[in-house]
Amino acid sequence: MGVCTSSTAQCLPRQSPIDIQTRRAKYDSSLKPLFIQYDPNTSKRIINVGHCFNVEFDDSSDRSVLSEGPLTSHYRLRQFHFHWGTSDRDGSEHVIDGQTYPAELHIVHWNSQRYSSFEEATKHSDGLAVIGVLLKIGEPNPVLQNIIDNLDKVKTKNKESPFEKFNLSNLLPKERTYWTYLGSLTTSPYSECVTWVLLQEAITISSEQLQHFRGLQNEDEEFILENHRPLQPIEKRLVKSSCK
Ligand SMILES: NS(=O)(=O)c1ccc(NCc2ccco2)cc1
Ligand SMILES: [Zn+2]
Repeated sequence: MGVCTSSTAQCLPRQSPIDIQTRRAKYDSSLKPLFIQYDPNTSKRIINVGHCFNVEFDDSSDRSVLSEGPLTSHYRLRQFHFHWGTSDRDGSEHVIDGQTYPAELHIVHWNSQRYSSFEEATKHSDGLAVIGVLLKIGEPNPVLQNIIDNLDKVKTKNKESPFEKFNLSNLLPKERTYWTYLGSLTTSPYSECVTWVLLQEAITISSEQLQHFRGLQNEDEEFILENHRPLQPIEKRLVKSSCK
């Protein structure tokens, strides 16, 4: 075994978000349909975490899980949150063929088959699976309204409020075809532990509904007007598609 030299294969960064260039995505017939099972009884609370709000779930057992698709383990639902922008012109983190969307939903799961906790899972390359759903401006979304009606209870950082019996499945689009690639957390600590699963169908939100997200305040009691990370280099990564 020779010594490592600069020409020795280095591992390239795998940061998120990226621009999904759909014509370069490769259909992979080995990709399975997603298996998504969310028990409404696992939803617990909504909390303002300073740069966004999280809806958190009881992840003490495998009652709400994501498996199949590109995954080789089952992943336990932990929380979901959104990213948005100062105006409806941008706000999503992932971009599709250069097109930005006004917001993006992230549903965060951790590999409970291999690791003992969310924090431990974030230290491993196959630790997390995050479903990304793009939001487009359209008809008011009654399922999102249920969340928005609770934002006034979590106006400032660290405020939390019970949020029970929420059926997260109702927030997902009908079509579950997806793009998938290996990436990272899009906020600190930017750990390279995420298998991203981006649904190809967007859900709607009205402009008025989206404005409520911008009414949340951070630790300095300033409005959280935007919280989306800039695009990161794709390097040598391939994006796979579950459909032709
Ligand atoms: N935007 S996201 O879906 O990539 C995402 C999801 C989860 C965290 N969690 C941050 C964290 C806390 C402890 C270790 O790590 C950060 C970012
Ligand atoms: Zn996110």
